[in-house]
Amino acid sequence: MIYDLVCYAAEVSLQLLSEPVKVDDRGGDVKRHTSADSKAHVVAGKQRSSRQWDEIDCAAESTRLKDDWERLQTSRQYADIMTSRRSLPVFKRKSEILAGISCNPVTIICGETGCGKSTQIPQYVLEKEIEMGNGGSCNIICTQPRRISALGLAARVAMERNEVVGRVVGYSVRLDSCCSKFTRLLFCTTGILLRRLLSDPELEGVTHVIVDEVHERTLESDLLLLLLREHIQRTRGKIRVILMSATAETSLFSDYFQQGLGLRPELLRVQGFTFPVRELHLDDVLELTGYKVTKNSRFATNKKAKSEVMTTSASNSFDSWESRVGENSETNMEYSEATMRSLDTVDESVINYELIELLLSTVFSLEREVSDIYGPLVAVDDTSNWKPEAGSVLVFLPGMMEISKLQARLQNSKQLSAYGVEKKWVLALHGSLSSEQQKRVFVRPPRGVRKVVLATNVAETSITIDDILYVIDTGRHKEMSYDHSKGLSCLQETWVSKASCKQRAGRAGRVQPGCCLRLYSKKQFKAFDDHQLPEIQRVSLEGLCLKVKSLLQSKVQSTLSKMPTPPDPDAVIAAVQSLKDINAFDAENETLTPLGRHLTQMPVDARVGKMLVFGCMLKCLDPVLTIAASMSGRPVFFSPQDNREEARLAKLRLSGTSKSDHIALVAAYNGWITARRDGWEAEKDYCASNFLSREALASIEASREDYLNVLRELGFVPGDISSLEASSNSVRVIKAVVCAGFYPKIARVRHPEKTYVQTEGGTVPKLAAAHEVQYFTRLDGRVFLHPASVNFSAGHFESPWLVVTDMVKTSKVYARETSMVPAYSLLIFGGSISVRHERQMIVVDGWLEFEAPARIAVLIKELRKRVDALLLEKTGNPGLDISSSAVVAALLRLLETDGF
Ligand SMILES: Nc1ncnc2c1ncn2[C@@H]1O[C@H](COP(=O)(O)OP(=O)(O)OP(=O)(O)O)[C@@H](O)[C@H]1O
Repeated sequence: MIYDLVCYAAEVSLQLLSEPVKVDDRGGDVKRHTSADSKAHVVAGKQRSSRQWDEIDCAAESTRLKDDWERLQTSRQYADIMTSRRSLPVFKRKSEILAGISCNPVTIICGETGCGKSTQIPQYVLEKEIEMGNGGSCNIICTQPRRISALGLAARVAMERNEVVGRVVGYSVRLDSCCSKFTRLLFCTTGILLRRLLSDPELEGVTHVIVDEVHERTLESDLLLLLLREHIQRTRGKIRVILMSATAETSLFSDYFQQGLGLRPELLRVQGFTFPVRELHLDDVLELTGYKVTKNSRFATNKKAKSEVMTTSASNSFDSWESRVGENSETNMEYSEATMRSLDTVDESVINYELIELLLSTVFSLEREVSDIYGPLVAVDDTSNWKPEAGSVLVFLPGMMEISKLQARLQNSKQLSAYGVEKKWVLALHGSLSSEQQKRVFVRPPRGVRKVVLATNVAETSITIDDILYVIDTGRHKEMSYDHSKGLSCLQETWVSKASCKQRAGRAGRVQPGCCLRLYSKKQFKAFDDHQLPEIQRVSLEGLCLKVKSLLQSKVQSTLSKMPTPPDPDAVIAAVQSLKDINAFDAENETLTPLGRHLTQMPVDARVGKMLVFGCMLKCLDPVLTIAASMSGRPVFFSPQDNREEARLAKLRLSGTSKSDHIALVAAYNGWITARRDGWEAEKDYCASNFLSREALASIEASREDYLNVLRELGFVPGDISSLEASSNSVRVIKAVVCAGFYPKIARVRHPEKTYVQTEGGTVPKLAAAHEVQYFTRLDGRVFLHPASVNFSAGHFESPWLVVTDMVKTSKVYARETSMVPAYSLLIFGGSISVRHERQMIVVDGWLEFEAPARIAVLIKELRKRVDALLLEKTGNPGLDISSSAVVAALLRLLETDGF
């Protein structure tokens, strides 16, 4: 059979070779991240390049800055600001801090939330330089892990200095900067400084680098530490480095610099300060709102039944609630029976939008009930004379999709209107918004308008939105993590750490007392990790290598070995090889390929990212999004002990004749979307009869949205997604795309020797039993199909190749998610091809063997060259419209008619 197929390939390839490849070149309209833009922002980060340096007269500038500063300090409008600056804990340590910085190349300042680290320490350094007459020549860079912090801090510090942003104080973030040749203190993202270090390793003109939130241990901040340590070694401490951390765990940083430089950094600790923030948990929230979760609710851990959400008006009364709930109650004794039952039943990990809506309504109405602007939830400090005009709310949600969903719900909320909230601003805050859009959250609403900010964890640290009175914390976030059992890294929604909870609550107590309403119980909170793991220990090594390469372009192994917590060198070698295998690194010189460059921008495993790119190219994006999204979530199919066989048959039914777990999943998801249109009952019945987890399907829906947004941002997806759906119903093409992403994760099927049975009609081959079929992979040798795979019970495979996307090792190696793939998937998307003339055989990567004459190998090689060139072209210019490409047309035809 393969011979016939290859002959067909010959025909197609010959056709291709005779017709030059036509690629429609209309799609040059990639709107975002143009190279001109990126260049602009890198230059912005380098606001004091030598050329610009010449443009100012340093001595005259120093004098001017000193005069301005002296004038400001005696001005009336500065008096209030000075009083509030002096009230911050860090002020008491000002002289010690400045002395430490001037005497040591590296200073570590460990200060708790709200002590004034981010706004004050950079200013102290600036003011001291100005007072010493060095204002014109100083150049302070303060890095922030997130854009919004850099924007907010620049605005606040400029305001405290009674200046506009962009003169002495500026910022520079991705695609946006506001600074000038007069800028002496620049707030920028860590990524911006890393990029500057690439083009200007000496950091010409820079006098101080302040690395804020260093405890977050992002890969970028760890890399920055490495480069700064090397800079200090090389220049013998030409610049002063100040590390600022919100946790007391500083020995790692201290040791790291001591090992590299032979001197111990100066360490200073500062107490924190926030106004009192009352912390309530789900226990209290249920009691306060009267919200009940019954066994049949969609928010119950028991997924079988229907939603029934009830509220009781009586429980909305503050008196009835307050009398039962102790402020810091540790036991459940004070809660009503209904609340206790709900706590027993609720699945706390599911985002409950109706509870959030009800909670907001309740909070706002409680304020009115007691006619106190703080409302009863906020611990009023009698000595405080600060009165907010209107308390705004900050809601922490895991991602963009959850934000959009809640935003739509609140904007059209009849409940909020019924509770008297007619006018409201419901603002989104996440990393994909432009700086302009992000900045809107700082604006105070007019009187009578309530502001609700819906944010991801970008709002967790370093920012002060000064009218926030309430924080509602879902306790969920999305983070890249490595799933050891699947060998994949993925963006996963998980619980945050206790440290994050503290930071989130702290956003309410910055300028006034506040209240944090947590949508997780006290019991759940106790189970949280203390801190999030450093990024270097959370993501796969492949992801790490890609990122290091994209940031520094240096040899990955040598860079990683010098990091604060270096990974195992052998594992790094394997990761680099694997990136070469999937064509993300160039095989010869380990540089990033265009595909690799895109993969660094995707919050997914490299293989999943590659699969998504091919999904766009081969026009089956919708199902591929579903498959990709499922890889980061909990299992969709469940198999209860009592109904195991029924569940197996249901999954088999969904897979049709595809012999593919991936196709079964796509069918399950599409069926769920359809069933949902007929209401909750239909949705519930569909999930129950197919043994599907509704939560897992909902999380796929959310992740699909995230991935689609990323692909849009990278330019792979045009405004109208329908142009990428022509092959979305082609099972073979979808499976080929999975193979393109996951090659070389392939298992070879070995059927048993053919035997024959005598029937009335003559002798016929006997069908093999499933247990007689064997499977082999290149790395693990013999592997076994997991009973959860639809292929577990298959006795015969038309194509003897399975792509495996989930492999688990227990006593044996089990392939859990598999798809039988067309031979052409391997010939086109597999590794290097060689020809065994004597045996008329094509061999891929030295082990996948296909019977075919040598000339076919030549043609396949040619076709692959075209595909590779097209991939290169497409990844180099994702907006390129390849819909009329002859290569894609030939490829699709070949894959669709693979002969089974
Ligand atoms: N935009 C602002 N409006 C009003 N007050 C502000 C603003 N920014 C900062 N402050 C005040 O300054 C205090 C210190 O803020 P700063 O950002 O310097 O703290 P921090 O020590 O860096 O804390 P964190 O690590 O939590 O960000 C805040 O708690 C708040 O009282």
